[in-house]
Amino acid sequence: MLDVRAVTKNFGRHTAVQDLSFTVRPGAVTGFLGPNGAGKSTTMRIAVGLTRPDSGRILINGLPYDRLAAPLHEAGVLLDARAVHPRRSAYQHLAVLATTHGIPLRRVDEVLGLVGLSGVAGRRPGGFSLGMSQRLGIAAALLGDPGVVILDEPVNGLDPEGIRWVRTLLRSLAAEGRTVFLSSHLMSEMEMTADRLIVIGRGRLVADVTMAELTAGHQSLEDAYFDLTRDYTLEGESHR
Ligand SMILES: Nc1ncnc2c1ncn2[C@@H]1O[C@H](COP(=O)(O)OP(=O)(O)OP(=O)(O)O)[C@@H](O)[C@H]1O
Repeated sequence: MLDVRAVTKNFGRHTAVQDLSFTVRPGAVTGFLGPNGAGKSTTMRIAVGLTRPDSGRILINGLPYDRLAAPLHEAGVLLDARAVHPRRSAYQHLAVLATTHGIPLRRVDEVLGLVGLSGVAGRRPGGFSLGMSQRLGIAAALLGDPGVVILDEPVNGLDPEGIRWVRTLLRSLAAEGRTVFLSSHLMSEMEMTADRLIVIGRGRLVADVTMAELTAGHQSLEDAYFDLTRDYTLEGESHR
């Protein structure tokens, strides 16, 4: 369970997230939608203690991330797939994470197999394509077999086979009773993956609904999303 409680974050005079509250529940895939700059990444960074909110808090299974006894077991996170040590191999990157968190090294081989990177485990991720980096980031997120999975644009850069693989993976993680929370700008993909949606605009909650509720009366999630967020896009902003 991921509980966002009255979170506000300002960067100087700019408000990135404003009095935002919602709950992401286990056993479902919840999509996080919003136009560029809406505050999605900032919210996810606050959830894992990388950004400090000005007020409010985000709880993972009832506790702030920095108070979790086994953080990688409770929450797995993919925020920036390119943020890896340039001189470590993919295997070493995961092995360092595993050993510093008391996770057995056989789990490194398991997740490398799961994401399809076993054959390139000895290579440095600096030479990886964006899609390969995303797979490595997903491997790192799953390393601790976490109950909560938070992924910021996980299908960005993946090929069609990779996109389908992520969809199947996320659906099965949710079916196992895990909390799955992901952002994406790919509406057709989100429509096939998510059960619930949190939509934000300019840092505020716009909708907290099921997929069926949001798409009712619309041709597609894309249509429903455009209707809902028209006033929150950067283009909409420039016409105000
Ligand atoms: N470290 C920072 N310093 C200053 N401003 C920031 C910082 N991080 C984010 N912002 C600003 O906060 C707002 C929200 O950014 P954020 O990256 O959370 O949005 P987003 O919904 O993830 O956008 P996108 O879909 O483009 O990734 C933006 O206006 C952004 O410029």
